Amino acid sequence: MGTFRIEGGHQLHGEITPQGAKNEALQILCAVLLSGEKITINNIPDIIDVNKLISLLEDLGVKIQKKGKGSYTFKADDINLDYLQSDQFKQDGRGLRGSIMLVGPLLARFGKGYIPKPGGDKIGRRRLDTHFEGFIKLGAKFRYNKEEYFYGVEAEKLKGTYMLLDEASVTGTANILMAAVLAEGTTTIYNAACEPYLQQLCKMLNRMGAKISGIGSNLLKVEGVETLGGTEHTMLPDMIEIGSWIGLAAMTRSELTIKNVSWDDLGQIPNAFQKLGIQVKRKGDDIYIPKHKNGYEVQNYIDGSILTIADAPWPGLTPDLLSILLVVSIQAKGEVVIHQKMFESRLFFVDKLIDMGAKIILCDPHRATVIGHNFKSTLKATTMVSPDIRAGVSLLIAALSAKGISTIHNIEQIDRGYENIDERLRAIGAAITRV
Ligand SMILES: CC(=O)N[C@H]1[C@@H](OP(=O)(O)OP(=O)(O)OC[C@H]2O[C@@H](n3ccc(=O)[nH]c3=O)[C@H](O)[C@@H]2O)O[C@H](CO)[C@@H](O)[C@@H]1O
Ligand SMILES: C=C(OP(=O)(O)O)C(=O)O
Repeated sequence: MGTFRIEGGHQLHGEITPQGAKNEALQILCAVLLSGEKITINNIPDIIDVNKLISLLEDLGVKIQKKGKGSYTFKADDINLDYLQSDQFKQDGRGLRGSIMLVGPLLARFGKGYIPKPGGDKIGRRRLDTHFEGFIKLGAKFRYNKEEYFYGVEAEKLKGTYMLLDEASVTGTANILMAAVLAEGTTTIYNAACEPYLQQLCKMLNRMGAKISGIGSNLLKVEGVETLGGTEHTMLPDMIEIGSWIGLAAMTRSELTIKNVSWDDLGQIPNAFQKLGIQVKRKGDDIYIPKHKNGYEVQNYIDGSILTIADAPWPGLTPDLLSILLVVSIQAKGEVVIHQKMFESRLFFVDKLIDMGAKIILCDPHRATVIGHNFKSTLKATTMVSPDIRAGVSLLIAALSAKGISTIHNIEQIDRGYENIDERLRAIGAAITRV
């Protein structure tokens, strides 16, 4: 179990460039299985989850060549389907959430897709019904081995159909879409997730020869094609990292420029921080956060009622930033309710923040009320364990703003989504070491 040692209280300054997007990379990498031709992918983040998926692809027989930092070519022209039944796959496949998206492409191209119950953050129930209901609608037979938690779908030929997803699942939509592109006839997916990463996947698939329309909406139409070809694709910057750096700058009262953020793909993110009174300024395609010398003040609603920050499927606010928005609220002037609607176990980390001196009431597993300190009181350093990726970074931000030396254990949780975070934070003046 790795540990960070953090000396809080230093102001940060300078520029930070976001890595390629983790959750986009997980979709895009699975899509390489849809073609036997060469696919080049750029801006792949060097993080645990993505590297695990790349090694799963390699074990499946995909030929992979590294071209440079974050750039690889993939060629899936000789896939070893026996690997899917191996004990090694049953072990390695559960190492991350994104591996679930291997199923759709495998089913579409080879007629069978298997996966052990995937891993990822333990942040509440993470069911897979939407994925498998979609495959069944396309004509696949579904099996589930309860003892081994092993899922399987098989079909000789998938057939396009209309489907209304029971929820706008992100990985579910990507998975079903990747199956539908090679199905016979037209598939309509309503209540599809439509976030920028999915839009990126759609655009990549169209470049490979797929016929997807409705991109960016929750109604996708897919005309099936026989085969797909090669392409080149570049990942967007990671919007959750961008949000993390906005929170970090505000909480440590630092002046920071976040480079090349792809503003137009950030949706509600700048607005959510602005509602807390944080100045998020657009400079070309960068975000500039000035030093908040006089703090930041929560904006109430027009009727004067207390601000609620809640998640919702895109174009709503991503649930992955609520932990960070909660931490930043600790030093705001005013009160705010953080409502995590999607996941039921993502707010329990607030007990650590309370230990550090934050004024937070956990109302129930989904809602926390934060009463801001307005920098009149500084958090105290402590020892903590990172429970999930975003809570981990939120605790890291709290530690960087606190007085004294904190330690965070189980930092593998942070490393699975943030590339080389300690070195990048040291470059902007943070006192953080990996021990
Ligand atoms: C690898 C990856 O891409 N992971 C992301 C993906 O996970 P993932 O695709 O696994 O998450 P889903 O979108 O399937 O669902 C997330 C959770 O929200 C619930 N739900 C979902 C949709 C909805 O309309 N209403 C609702 O309540 C689901 O029951 C589930 O509990 O999307 C999540 C939601 O943005 C993000 O937190 C994860 O970081
Ligand atoms: C929940 C997350 O990731 P995963 O779906 O991979 O667990 C996340 O990125 O915040």
